[in-house]
Amino acid sequence: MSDSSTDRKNDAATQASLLAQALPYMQRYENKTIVVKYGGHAMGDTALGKAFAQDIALLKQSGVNPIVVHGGGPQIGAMLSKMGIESKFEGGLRVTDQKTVEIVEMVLAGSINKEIVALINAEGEWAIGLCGKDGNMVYAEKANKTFIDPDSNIERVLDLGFVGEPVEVDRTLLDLLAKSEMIPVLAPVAPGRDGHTYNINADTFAGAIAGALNATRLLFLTDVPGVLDKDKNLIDELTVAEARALIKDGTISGGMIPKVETCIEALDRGVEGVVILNGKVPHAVLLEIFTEHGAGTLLVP
Ligand SMILES: Nc1ncnc2c1ncn2[C@@H]1O[C@H](COP(=O)(O)OP(=O)(O)O)[C@@H](O)[C@H]1O
Ligand SMILES: CC(=O)N[C@@H](CCC(=O)OP(=O)(O)O)C(=O)O
Repeated sequence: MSDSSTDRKNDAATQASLLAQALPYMQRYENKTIVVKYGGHAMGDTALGKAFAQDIALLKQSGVNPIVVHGGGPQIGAMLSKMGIESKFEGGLRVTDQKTVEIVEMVLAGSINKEIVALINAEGEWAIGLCGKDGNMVYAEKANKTFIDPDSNIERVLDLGFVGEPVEVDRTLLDLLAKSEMIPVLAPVAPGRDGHTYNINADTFAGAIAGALNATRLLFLTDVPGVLDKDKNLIDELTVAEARALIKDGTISGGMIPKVETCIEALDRGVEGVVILNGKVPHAVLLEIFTEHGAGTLLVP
């Protein structure tokens, strides 16, 4: 037998073994809800986008109920800068005035949402793009974040404008979709009972959806391998107490703060597995859900 024919046989054996390995995971997650948060930093590469859409399609075909919640922070930033508006963040959240919230809604619920829907549909599925406004799915209230003023050591309230926190999640529409062929793709924009539109951090939105649906897994796809320590090494497993300490000492900063805070809340609400992983690895979702080769940082109580 030639070397190349032996190689092909070995490759096929490896692939068959991987497929066989997936079976118990497929059985474990049948009819279970898996919320996948697709971060703006993980988007943008055509091949990676296609691999992501294939993973979501395969989950649905395997009897899982996947729900995609997407971000788009860098894409909002690019649009704001085109319009001459500077992006400002406090504690990982975008300070959002009236003009900004209009652009946020346009970019998130408009272009990005439909791009992801189109990618999944190109894989032969039935994705449907929605935001918190659809079907009374999510209502928000103005976020009420506080910080310790380093000068006076007094706790102060941060006014982030039209940044919202999800306070009501109605699962009626998502339950209907779970029983159908449809895959929901959700943009983190929601109305308030006060009639305003609110910009919600996509991690926070994903956590609220996962909590309301009693999701089995919540995955955060970002642009780093997971939570990194001070020396930039990956932390495989992080307890809630350790995570809080890393936020306090500044090791976890910026956009990683709402991610980790959402993980902590999701664990509190009973979501079983909460993982932050690198969305720049092709098929990161399939590897995490259907194989032993899960990577990233697992948050544990
Ligand atoms: N300790 C940390 N470990 C990993 N990433 C961190 C840490 N602290 C801050 N970050 C930053 O958080 C970013 C991920 O959050 P974010 O920019 O909001 O991404 P996404 O768009 O995927 O939600 C990383 O790219 C990194 O710059
Ligand atoms: C309040 C707030 O910060 N909202 C975010 C919403 C998008 C988001 O969260 O996108 P990523 O997941 O790509 O970071 C923003 O305006 O950037």
